[in-house]
Amino acid sequence: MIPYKHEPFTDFSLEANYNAYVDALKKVEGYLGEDYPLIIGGERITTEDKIVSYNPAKKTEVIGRVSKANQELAEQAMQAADKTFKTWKKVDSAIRADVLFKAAAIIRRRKHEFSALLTKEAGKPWDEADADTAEAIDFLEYYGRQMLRIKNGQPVESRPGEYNRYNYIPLGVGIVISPWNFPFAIMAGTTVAAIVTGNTVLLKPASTTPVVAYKFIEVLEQAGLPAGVVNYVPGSGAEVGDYLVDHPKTRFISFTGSRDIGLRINQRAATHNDGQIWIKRVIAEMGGKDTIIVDKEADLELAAQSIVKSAFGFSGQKCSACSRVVIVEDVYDTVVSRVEELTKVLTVGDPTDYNNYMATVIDQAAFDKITAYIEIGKGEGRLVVGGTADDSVGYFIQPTVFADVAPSARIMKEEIFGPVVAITKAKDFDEAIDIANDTEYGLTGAVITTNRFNQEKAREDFHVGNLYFNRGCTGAIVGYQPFGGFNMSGTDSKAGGPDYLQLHMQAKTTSEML
Ligand SMILES: NC(=O)c1ccc[n+]([C@@H]2O[C@H](COP(=O)([O-])OP(=O)(O)OC[C@H]3O[C@@H](n4cnc5c(N)ncnc54)[C@H](O)[C@@H]3O)[C@@H](O)[C@H]2O)c1
Ligand SMILES: N[C@@H](CCC=O)C(=O)O
Repeated sequence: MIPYKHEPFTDFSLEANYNAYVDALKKVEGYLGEDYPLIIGGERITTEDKIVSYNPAKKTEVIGRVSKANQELAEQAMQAADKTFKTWKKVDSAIRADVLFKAAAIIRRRKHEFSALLTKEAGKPWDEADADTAEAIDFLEYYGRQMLRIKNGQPVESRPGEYNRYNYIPLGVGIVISPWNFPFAIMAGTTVAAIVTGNTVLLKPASTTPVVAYKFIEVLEQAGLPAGVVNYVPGSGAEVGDYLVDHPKTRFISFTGSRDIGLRINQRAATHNDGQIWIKRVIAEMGGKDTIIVDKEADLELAAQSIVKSAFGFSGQKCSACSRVVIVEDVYDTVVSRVEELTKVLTVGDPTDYNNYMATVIDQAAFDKITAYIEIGKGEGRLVVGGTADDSVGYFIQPTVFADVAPSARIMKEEIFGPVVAITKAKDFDEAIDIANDTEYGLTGAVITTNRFNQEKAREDFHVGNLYFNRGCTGAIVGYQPFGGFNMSGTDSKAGGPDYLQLHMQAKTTSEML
């Protein structure tokens, strides 16, 4: 087994890579508009009722028409997953890990095709789509290896005449509920963490990006995953989501998405229902309001570059995105004006064109919400750049910067989840930390400083799950920067980290007298 190393990103300045992506886009365009069934116990089930997935950059273009589960089908999927658990939990964990390694190899061979599908279905520019696919591969390679590492449990002490063991066993049926913003990496990572540990899964992908999830299940099948281990049940959150969260046979829920839905799931999962013999476990990774702090002793060009990249990569639709900036007053004007220059030259347009840095937001609801926040921002700060939007063809919003915003303003406090960043001034570094911490979230943060004392202060006092120094606050790599946040950002599960798989297992102690 070669040691884990993260999947390299593609250099599209090389002609061969560029051409390969163009070909992949053509391939994906060749299968747009197809129908996709549910997969329950390995059986393909087609329903009349469909979720239609559209291209957010060309809103009349249909990516796929996906069968939609109702409660009856969700129940059927639960029965299939429950039955399959009895056999899957007994499969050697090394064999389960092999399925992940094989799936990674298949995806690596079809890497640009998957990324091109993300470009079309989620509106991801090439580099962002490539990073999403690379992260999906990383999760497969990393969790496969992690399972091999923990498959025999952990060492414990034994007294003379005694043989003690400490092993991990699976939990049962898990409900995996994934978001649209990392429709491949997070969907795949949360699914395979659950199955490599011996559980079976009902996967409910986000309704805006169900096609990439279907393609992933096909890969798992090709990699040898038995029928019924992962059941593909796209459906309405309110109908199917609530039903499955409430179900007495649900053993755990692995959710990634917004704060409000995460809290709803947590609350419902805590309720004991008839026939339920366990306390459901909830992994909930939720929103963020992530801050970059710029100290007065800092590389100011690096600061401006980091802010712009973290705020506008994938149109700011990352839980890790920089949506607030706190700059120490001595360097405030210099950094704001450089952020303005860098933002003004960003290109916005169809993501199939490699020259566009930014594309759309995901759908009409997101467009309406973000543009409403831009209007709020106009009353709360000074509009430096952007502020306009156009949804005639796709959901395009210009990268938008507000300066001179009060720390208490709504655009400094609430998750906007779009290409909007609010900047405020602090009198010194201590105040900058206080402002950064003054949010209910605690996901990512970055500090740009050359002052070692201040860096160490932030390491201790800046209360976020992922803290970065002298770089942006997005782009955690599986196995390198385990990812998850504090407070209302969730349960700090640290996806892509050494403790993640254990969240899907329970430890069993056995003690034998010799
Ligand atoms: N912390 C992280 O690791 C992380 C990663 C990615 C995204 N996010 C967050 O996700 C949000 C964006 O994603 P989104 O818009 O898809 O979030 P969302 O909460 O609207 O939806 C997430 C998933 O929950 C489902 N859902 C909706 N209602 C449900 C219900 N009642 N029961 C069960 N499931 C239900 C949705 O269909 C979707 O599959 C942002 O807040 C972002 O910060 C967090
Ligand atoms: N893990 C990603 C963010 C995932 C949430 O949207 C990052 O580190 O940027």
